[in-house]
This record gives sequence, structure tokens and C-alpha cells, in this order.
Amino acid sequence: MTRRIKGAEIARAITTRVAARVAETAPGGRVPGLATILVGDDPASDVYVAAKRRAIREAGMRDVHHHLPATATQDQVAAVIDALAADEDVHGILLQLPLPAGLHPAPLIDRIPVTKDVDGLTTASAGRLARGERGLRPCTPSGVVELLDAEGIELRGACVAVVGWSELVGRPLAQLLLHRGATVTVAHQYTADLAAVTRPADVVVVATGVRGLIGPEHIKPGATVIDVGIHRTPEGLRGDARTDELDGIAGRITPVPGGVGPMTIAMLLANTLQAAEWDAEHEAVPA
Ligand SMILES: Nc1nc2c(c(=O)[nH]1)N[C@@H](CN(C=O)c1ccc(C(=O)N[C@@H](CCC(=O)O)C(=O)O)cc1)CN2
Repeated sequence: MTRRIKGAEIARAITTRVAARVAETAPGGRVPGLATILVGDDPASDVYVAAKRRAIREAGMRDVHHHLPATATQDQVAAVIDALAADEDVHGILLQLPLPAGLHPAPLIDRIPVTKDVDGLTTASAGRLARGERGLRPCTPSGVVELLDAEGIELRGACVAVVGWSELVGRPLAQLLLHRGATVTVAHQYTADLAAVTRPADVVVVATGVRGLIGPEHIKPGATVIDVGIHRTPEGLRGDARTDELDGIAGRITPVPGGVGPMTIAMLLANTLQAAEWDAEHEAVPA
């Protein structure tokens, strides 16, 4: 039997811990504040930002939100980020992706101070991750590592295939895993013989945005499959893995929904708490 990894439950436990810590420190100290910026009306982004804002409030944090029209200019988005960067009550700033066509995400993200980069996506945070220095890590990759830890999967010496090259997931995840002593191979949707890369792996993480890319031909019996993909289909939400076909082959698999998705939000709260605690200690992000 293939075990379903209960991401939603693990995320709830993290969220509860964060909320308890906020309640403990808020009376004397400052309430952590997280600002979300949504540009345009992408329906999936609407759902994700609404879920983030709900989680922020449930954790006892301050919810600051800016919704700009799809016609907003690069300068208008930059002005919102700059104002939040200067606001002492805001400890984290998140620019929801993707942005509408015509806006360039990288220069906007890089206006977020590294101390408030709770999404871990600035060049400065990426540099810290590459060097193995302390800092705020991207939420989905750190959520994946938390899931593997919660399942008791030993990463040191494990053979892990990361399928996907995105800046949001694949590339930072490969680095996080390397820092944990895993042997990491990065592949993607155009890898010529994908099965040759994934079949030897103890853990396969798939984050390509290609529905059903990974099937039984890609997975060693007993291996763990972490499915980061989310596709809205007439049959409901589906991932990048053909989960039904992997039943009885994979040792463990994350479901979609209820797997990696909720971890992204839990790690965002954990990062915001961390940013607020560093701020309260008057520490820059410690090296
Ligand atoms: N600035 C960012 N933009 C985006 C990120 C990110 O980490 N930072 N990640 C993704 C989307 N995302 C968060 O924004 C996200 C995706 C999925 C979920 C989630 O809880 N999914 C549920 C299903 C919910 C549904 O779709 O109905 C699940 O898998 O169980 C949360 C957050 C892109 N943009």
C-alpha cells in the first residue's frame, strides 16, 4: 500500500505552533505583520492570496493587503513595495506570482528588503541560500523538506531527483537538499530520458506544471513521491504525478490537494514569525 503523506495535517501543526508563539510574544512585543500584494485578477492567485490572508489572521498576525488592477505599471507596484518596506509594522512582504503580462517580477521582488523577504525570492535571499548562510527560504521548497523530515526520511546520503527548474521551487529545493547531504539530480520536462534520472532516486520531487508527467515507469518501488503540481481539471485538482497509477509502487506520495500546497502557507507564516523575531532582536538577518 502506498502511504499518503498528510501535508494538510503537518501544515496545521506548524501553523498552530506559530500561532502559539505569536500569542505568547504579542502582548509585550509587536504583532508580526505580513503584507500581500496581488496584481490583477488571476483566479488561482485570488484563491491562494485569500488562503494566505485567512491563515495570517488565524495565526494572530496583522494582515495588510494591497490589490492593484491588472493595468498597474511597474512604477505603481514598486511604490507599494517601497512604502511597505518603510513600514515598521510590516515584517514580511509577499508579491503574489505570476504577475500580469508586461510586468517584470525580478526587479520588483528585489525591492523587498532581505529582512522582510518572507517568500525567500530576492537575489539576496537566493545568494544566502546558495552560500548556506542563514536567511529566509522560499516557502514551497522549505515545506517539501519539512514534509520529508516529518515522515522521518533520512536526507543525508539519499538519492533525490528534483524534476523542475523553477526559481520558485526546483532550483532552491535542490540547494536545500544539497545542504542536507542528499545527492541531488535536477531534471525537467525536456530531459531526454527522464526515467533514467528518476528511477534510481529514493525521493522524486516533481514541480514542472505538466499534468501527469510522472508515472510508474519513473518510480523505483518503495520510493517517495512529492507532487508539487496543481492542475484544475473537470475531475478536480490533480498533480504532476499520475497518483492512481503509482498506488502499490511508490512507498509514499503526497496527495493533491492536501499535500504540498498547505505547507507553502504554513512556511510563509513560519518565515514571517522568524522575520518579526529578528526585527525584535534588532538583528539583521544573521549570517
Ligand atoms: N509569491 C508567491 N507566488 C506564488 C507562490 C509562492 O510561494 N509565492 N506559490 C504558488 C502558489 N501558492 C502560493 O502562492 C500556493 C499554491 C497552492 C496552495 C494550496 O494550499 N493548495 C491547496 C489547494 C487549493 C486550491 O487550489 O483550491 C492544496 O494543494 O491542497 C497554496 C499556495 C504560485 N505563486
